[in-house]
Amino acid sequence: MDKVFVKGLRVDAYIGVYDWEHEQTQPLFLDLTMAWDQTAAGGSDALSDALDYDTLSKAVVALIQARPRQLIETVAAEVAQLILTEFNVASVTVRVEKPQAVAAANTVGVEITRSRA
Ligand SMILES: Nc1nc2c(c(=O)[nH]1)N=C([C@H](O)[C@@H](O)CO)CN2
Repeated sequence: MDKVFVKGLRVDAYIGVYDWEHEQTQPLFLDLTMAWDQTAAGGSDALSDALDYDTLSKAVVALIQARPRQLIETVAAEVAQLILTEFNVASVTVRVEKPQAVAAANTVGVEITRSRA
């Protein structure tokens, strides 16, 4: 299956379980990979046939910044659900990295793959 992807999408968010994390934003970095048949867009050269990664990225940022969350698992699950339902995508992989979470690590994170029922 063809894919559309967004890599390293930065979202400054209130995210975490500890009190200090509720008082300041931290950066999250998202990689999004969507199954999307490119046949129509590749033939028509029309954005209306493509999965618009710009609109999708803005919707993901707005969702994450709409309210604080404790776990990056929740972010991943809600982002996957948004992409499946609002963008007519059959399958999506969402990776969420929280690089400031563990001082001794370059980054930590979660990755999930979800498909429309
Ligand atoms: N699996 C997870 N473990 C932890 C999370 C998380 O979101 N998922 N969050 C924290 C804290 O918020 C941490 O990031 C603060 O440094 C701890 N473990």
